[in-house]
Amino acid sequence: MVSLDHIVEDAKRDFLGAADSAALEDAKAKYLGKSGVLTERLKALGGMSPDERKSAGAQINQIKTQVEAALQERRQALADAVLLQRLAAESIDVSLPGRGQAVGSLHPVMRTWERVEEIFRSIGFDVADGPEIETDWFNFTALNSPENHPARSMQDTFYIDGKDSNGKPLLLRTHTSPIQVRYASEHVKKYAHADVMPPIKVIAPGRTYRVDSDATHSPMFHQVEGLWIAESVSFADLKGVYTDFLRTFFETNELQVRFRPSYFPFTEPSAEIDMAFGGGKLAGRWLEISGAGQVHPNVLRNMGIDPERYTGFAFGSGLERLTMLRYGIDDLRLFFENDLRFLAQFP
Ligand SMILES: CNC(=O)COc1cccc(Nc2cc(Cl)ccn2)c1
Repeated sequence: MVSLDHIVEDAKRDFLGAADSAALEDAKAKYLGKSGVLTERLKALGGMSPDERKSAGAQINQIKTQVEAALQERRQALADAVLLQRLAAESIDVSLPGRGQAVGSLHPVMRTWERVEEIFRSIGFDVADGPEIETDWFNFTALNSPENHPARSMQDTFYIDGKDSNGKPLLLRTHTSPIQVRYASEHVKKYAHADVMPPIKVIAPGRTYRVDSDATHSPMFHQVEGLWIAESVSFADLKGVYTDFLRTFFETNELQVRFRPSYFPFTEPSAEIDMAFGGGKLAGRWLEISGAGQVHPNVLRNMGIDPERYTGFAFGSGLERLTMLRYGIDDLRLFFENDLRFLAQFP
């Protein structure tokens, strides 16, 4: 049997020598475990006389209490060490300068999109949306585009697999006019019972797709079209509304606007709209910005509208074009490359 005299200091030395809680548990077992030194002593009590057992038992328990106290002390010391180590590892120096949180911002084309919506909403236009996968009817036929119109060719239009409910081809819309045809057709149905159909005043911004890709053309781009149909909406109304829109959008009244005769299947008469910054003789270069015209009677009929009673104008403009002119951007591809050096200039 190991002499009782040194058990406490042996235990203290073993506990202090335990580098972690697992080693400490091993050291504990040596003294307090089932076959530990002190457990053996307690078992030996059984073979003693009552008087011997009383004094030996008291002595052993006194030693056991000291050993357990030493064990607990070491446990706490190890736990403190672990906590200190974690605090050191996970501590954050709050005096360090902040890294800052970069915030995102709207893409410049989306800024234009929102600005155009805001301007036209302010003069009572509704804003409509519609499917990007369109039918031949809404994208071409309803817009008075003849079956053999070059815009229908695969060179210009993305056709996709599958047919619409009439077995006609499906395609990616090449402009946002189909949104307006859908909107107008629904409007006519909604007010079929009314003596006079309320005006149709709507813009249709959205993505459009054409088979084209070079420095000035992207296969996907954005357009906004406008439509105002009522009992007497004239070409003069078009000139007034569109000139005011451009001056508001570009935030200058020193903006000259001119309407050049042109041709589109869906308008008659048709016009290309040019603008020039600067007033009067200061006018700079004429820049083509949009197309427009009085809605063709066939298109009105295709919407279910009587061209003898109602007339109206329509216009269409590219949102990239408006954006490039507004911010002086000269390369269309910058809009699609997601180069943060470019995008960060539009916070
Ligand atoms: C960039 N845009 C262009 O070159 C030409 O856009 C234009 C020109 C004239 C009219 C229209 N839209 C239109 C819509 C309906 Cl529902 C009826 C008649 N016309 C779009």
